Amino acid sequence: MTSTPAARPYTVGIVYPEDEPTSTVPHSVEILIDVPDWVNSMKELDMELDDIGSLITLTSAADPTKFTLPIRLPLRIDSDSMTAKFKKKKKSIMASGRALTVEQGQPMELMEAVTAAREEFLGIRKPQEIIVPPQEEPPVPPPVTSAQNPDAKDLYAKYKNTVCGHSTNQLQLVSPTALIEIVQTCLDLASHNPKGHKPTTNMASIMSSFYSEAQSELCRQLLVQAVKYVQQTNANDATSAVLSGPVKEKFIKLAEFQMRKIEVILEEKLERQQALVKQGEARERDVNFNGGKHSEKRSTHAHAPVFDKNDENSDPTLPSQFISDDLLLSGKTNNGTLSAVLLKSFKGSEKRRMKQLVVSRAELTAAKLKENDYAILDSFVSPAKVVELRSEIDNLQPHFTPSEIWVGKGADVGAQISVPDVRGDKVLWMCGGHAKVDSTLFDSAGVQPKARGAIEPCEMEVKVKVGSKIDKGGVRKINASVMGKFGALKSVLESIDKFVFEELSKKDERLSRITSRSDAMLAVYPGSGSRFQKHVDNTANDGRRLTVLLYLNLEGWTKENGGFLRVWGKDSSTNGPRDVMPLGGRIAMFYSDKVPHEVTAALESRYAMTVWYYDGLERSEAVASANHMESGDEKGDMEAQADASAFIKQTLVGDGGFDQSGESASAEELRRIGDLAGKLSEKAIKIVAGICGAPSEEYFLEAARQLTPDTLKELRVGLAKMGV
Ligand SMILES: O=C(O)CCC(=O)C(=O)O
Ligand SMILES: [Fe+2]
Repeated sequence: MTSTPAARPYTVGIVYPEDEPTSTVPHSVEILIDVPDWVNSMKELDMELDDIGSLITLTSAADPTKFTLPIRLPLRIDSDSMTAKFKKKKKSIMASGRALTVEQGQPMELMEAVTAAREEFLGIRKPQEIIVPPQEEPPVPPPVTSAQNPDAKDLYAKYKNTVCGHSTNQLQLVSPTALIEIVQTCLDLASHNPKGHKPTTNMASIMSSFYSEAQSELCRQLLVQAVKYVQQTNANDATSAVLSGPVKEKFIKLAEFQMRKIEVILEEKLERQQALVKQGEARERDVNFNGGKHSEKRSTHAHAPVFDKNDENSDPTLPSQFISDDLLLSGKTNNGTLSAVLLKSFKGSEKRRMKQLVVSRAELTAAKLKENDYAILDSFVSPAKVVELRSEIDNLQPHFTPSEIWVGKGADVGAQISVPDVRGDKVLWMCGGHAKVDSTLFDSAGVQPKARGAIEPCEMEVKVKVGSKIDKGGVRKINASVMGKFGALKSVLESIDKFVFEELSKKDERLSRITSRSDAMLAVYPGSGSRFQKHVDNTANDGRRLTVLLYLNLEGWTKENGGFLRVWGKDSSTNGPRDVMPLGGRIAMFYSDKVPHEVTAALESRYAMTVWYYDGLERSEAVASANHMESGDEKGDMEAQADASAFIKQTLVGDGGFDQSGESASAEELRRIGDLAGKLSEKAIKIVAGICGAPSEEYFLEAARQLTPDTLKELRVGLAKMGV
């Protein structure tokens, strides 16, 4: 056998999808091998290919938690030497699917190359977060005129190219200061009417959608000026041609909406400040369950709510007061369910009729939301669609995992653990199907599906488990047809997105800055009394503004099955909370940052899909602050939280094989707990001590070292009271 050459021409590199220049998610790795340069015999090539095959198997299949991604291996082989055997071998070794793409890189040894690509991949696979630099607001500049500001034209031209013509949602990503400049310049140019610079429809919507919290007064003034300017324009004058008739009306409507929006935002800011003061006081008073930005740091699937343990209404035995018929809206139409109508394209007069129908249902929904902070919309999808959705979810069943909540004293002292008594559902996140590209930036702890618009489980491990096969070459391959296409989920999500983005967000000021949505959370409460205690979804300004739930229970759900959504809307101060049955096809929606709700004990398996819609500004700020926290010292905090969670899980709530009652804890067991506590970092000790209610870190450590069966029992009883 001839010896193989020292340096083999392997080329490995990474390329990001071309159509998404901002994406940091690569989609495949290619390893290119210039075969004819160094392969001297068929046998040698065979051996080489086998080596590569085993390497890929090793890295991809043997340890799925490390590197589960299949690698594409296009072998660059001269067509002359491409014998049938080569072709067969090549076919058997090629695995398609998501991994990393390649560009020409420096030649390196295959092992090194794969390792480097793998490391890069693992690094990149961390939850994606966009970096929005903290925006410093300069002092309010006095309005300028084009005479004073000779750069106004340039500025307009610059922004015209970057901003105009895009959806106004993108404006959320432009700094408020820049937006103010745009509006000022546009107004200025418009009022001077220089040739070729007129406020177009796009400019009209820009003017009416911009906002800067720090400069809200200036925004309001500019809007007033803009409305005045538009009102003065005359249909006969050339400048106003673009602003005549319906465009003019639309602009005025939008601007007025925006002015109202600014008022709402200012009111909310005030409310938030007051709530923060209250929260601070409450934190002083007692140990509490708390939501925080911590889940944000680990995964953008933020879902750690605040619990109010002292609230009497959280009593699961509270008698049901069902939602009255006048609060229920219907999604049924002569042309099928609202979901179907939203997705179908109609023609001519029918198109207008259907549009009107959708608009009027959206108006009713928005009115209920405004009135009570929640709205219930029945038959959004048909019973047949529910059956279809359930069958798509069926083969994912084994991969649902117990949900976790944030437990602790406050946003800084606590840990994320599963506490079935507080929250008993199991969840599975589905990525993809986003109508808006920025959703993929804002969300997804996992990797978005390769095909645009497709839906897949977010976790690579789940994808591998439900959708992969080992092919003849020993390569694990994710196969969409094995995994299922999730077509019903995709279409239903699309219709909900349409309803929220295109209709509701235009009819309710509190939803007007909705720019993206979370991935979809599938949840099952497995019966036997599982529930989710009273909570508010977004208490940490994580950006979630609207919670939309679609219930996926088959026909025949009865009151006896329990599992009601109990909502405390605005009307609850007089009527108490309302109970909503989780009927298949029904949608329940409420403001994520306002409405306390719970799931009462479910005695049968209870299914739902939840999506959260983000307020663009609040979400950008949350993501920016999560990124900020990720760095330096804060990274240590995350590790400490993970260690603290692990310690509590292992020793106190029973994942570590310890006797849970504490009654019969052996000396050996007590010593092990003491040892484990002793190994915790200072930060982790602080967290655990906080959760256990120890007066100080030293006290906790000392107590842990001198644990007796009685003190251990006491500790566990204490934690049990907190629901742990
Ligand atoms: O399933 C429901 O009705 C509500 C679930 C819930 O509150 C949540 O997941 O935050
Ligand atoms: Fe919730």
